[in-house]
Amino acid sequence: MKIELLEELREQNPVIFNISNFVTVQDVANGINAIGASPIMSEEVLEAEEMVKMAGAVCLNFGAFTQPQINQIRTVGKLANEFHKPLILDPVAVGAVKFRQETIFGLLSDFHPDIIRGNAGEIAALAELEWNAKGIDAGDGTGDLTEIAVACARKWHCIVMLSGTIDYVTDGQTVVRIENGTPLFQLHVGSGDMVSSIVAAFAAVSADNLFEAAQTGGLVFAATGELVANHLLDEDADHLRPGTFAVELMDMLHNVTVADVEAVAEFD
Ligand SMILES: Nc1ncnc2c1ncn2[C@@H]1O[C@H](COP(=O)(O)OP(=O)(O)OP(=O)(O)O)[C@@H](O)[C@H]1O
Ligand SMILES: Cc1ncsc1CCO
Ligand SMILES: [Mg+2]
Repeated sequence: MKIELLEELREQNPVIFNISNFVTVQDVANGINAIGASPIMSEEVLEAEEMVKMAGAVCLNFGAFTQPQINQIRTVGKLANEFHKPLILDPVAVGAVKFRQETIFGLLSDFHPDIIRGNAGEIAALAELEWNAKGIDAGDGTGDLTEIAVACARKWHCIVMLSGTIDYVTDGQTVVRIENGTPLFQLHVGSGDMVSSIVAAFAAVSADNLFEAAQTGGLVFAATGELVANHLLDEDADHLRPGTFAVELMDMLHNVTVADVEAVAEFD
């Protein structure tokens, strides 16, 4: 794990091109900005090539796409591959909605993601393993999460980050488990979208080692949330404050240091 990538990211300030969703677009843009990269969003296929060329990495989020947008998403994915820009995929609710499943499986034959980041329900669906996904949430199942993450990575020949209480990051061979985080993340819709785009920001400054980028991005985000939660629970242990958490998460993404992350990091 190379936590110093955080300093590299802030020094380079890479442009991260996102196809985002209308629910969480502002959190995603501000999260990327706060940590030290530079977000740009677009829904227009005619500017796709310019966007991809200027970007250090591309993040495709499937939170709320429409039929006309599929062509743009396909074009962006293919361009990212063509120009060798790290491509991160967030397959929101792919396990819960048939239309998404059909669309995303179709798109995966047109371009190749370098990193897929999703919750258990989403990663199990892409691995074609049994799981009861629930809307945008992970849902429940009895499968082994390590095996599900590894199966997905092997099926799509990419790095997978299966997020949740523990994040499982794998290249299909090695599995790194990140134990940081806080249940408060689940009270803020868009935590998943944010971590996917922040992993993209780390990928932009670690293009030669995307496995490391996914691990570090996952750890920095989870540890930052944990630091905020510790501070909020110190103030008032009896009340969870998701609104305050979201605001302070943004502040902490901007101010967190390598040493802060190292002090709480728990992974193996
Ligand atoms: N119970 C938990 N304890 C600790 N950390 C958690 C917990 N649940 C989620 N996280 C963290 O929250 C972040 C988002 O992961 P999550 O699995 O909730 O994504 P998601 O389901 O796609 O979210 P969203 O609904 O926002 O799209 C990750 O950094 C993950 O480590
Ligand atoms: C709530 C919701 N619906 C579609 S996308 C989204 C945000 C989580 O990705
Ligand atoms: Mg999600």
